[in-house]
Amino acid sequence: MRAAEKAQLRARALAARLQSGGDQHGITRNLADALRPYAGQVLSGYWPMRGEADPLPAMAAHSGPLCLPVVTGKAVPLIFRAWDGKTLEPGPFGTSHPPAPAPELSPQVLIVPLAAFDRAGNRIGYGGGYYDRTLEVLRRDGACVAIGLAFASQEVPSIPVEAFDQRLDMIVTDQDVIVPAGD
Ligand SMILES: Nc1nc2c(c(=O)[nH]1)N(C=O)[C@@H](CNc1ccc(C(=O)N[C@@H](CCC(=O)O)C(=O)O)cc1)CN2
Ligand SMILES: Nc1ncnc2c1ncn2[C@@H]1O[C@H](COP(=O)(O)OP(=O)(O)OP(=O)(O)O)[C@@H](O)[C@H]1O
Repeated sequence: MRAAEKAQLRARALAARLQSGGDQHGITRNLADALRPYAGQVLSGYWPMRGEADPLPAMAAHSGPLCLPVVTGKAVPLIFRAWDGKTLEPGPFGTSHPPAPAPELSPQVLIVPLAAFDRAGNRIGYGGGYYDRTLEVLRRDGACVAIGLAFASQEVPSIPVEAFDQRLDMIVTDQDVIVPAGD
């Protein structure tokens, strides 16, 4: 069963990430390079937790509006609030997000946190399906670019794909920028 296989991959990848991490300078350098062509566009990032690769320095170097994801409930797409680079309040599952007065934005470029990924652009997150639901809606409404961010150590040979899975357009690691071959 794919969900069980994914759960096992997720648990292993999260444990490995906490244990070994990676080269944060490489993350910042490669992510800043990957974002350069998108100067001026609305960029969503994330507030890192649990040993995730840290997108904040590269976000700070982006010349354009920034936003962060907000979890507003179970099994619903994320919303995104404009972020001034400072103001945060605690959200569910250990997340942090901009408080309500910040306007809602629709990101054109998303930095997507990963538990594990493969070279074809398939990903596993924490299992809430939040980014799958969110990318489905954003892609239905128009073009957006999903950039997965992870340490190279989070790569696995192959992730089982389910019907609702949304693929990444690019994966940035501390070692590499990976552009999956289209199909
Ligand atoms: N830094 C960061 N922010 C993010 C995400 C992320 O992966 N990383 N998200 C990416 O989607 C969204 C938050 N989604 C999350 C969904 C579940 C869990 C989580 O801890 N789940 C529990 C199980 C919870 C349950 O089912 O009761 C767990 O993994 O132990 C965390 C974040 C939005 N913000
Ligand atoms: N577009 C969707 N519509 C309805 N349900 C969905 C959709 N996308 C994902 N789901 C549900 O979300 C659950 C989690 O999916 P999955 O294991 O792929 O999560 P994940 O990709 O690790 O999580 P995340 O996207 O939050 O990082 C699945 O049980 C699936 O049924």
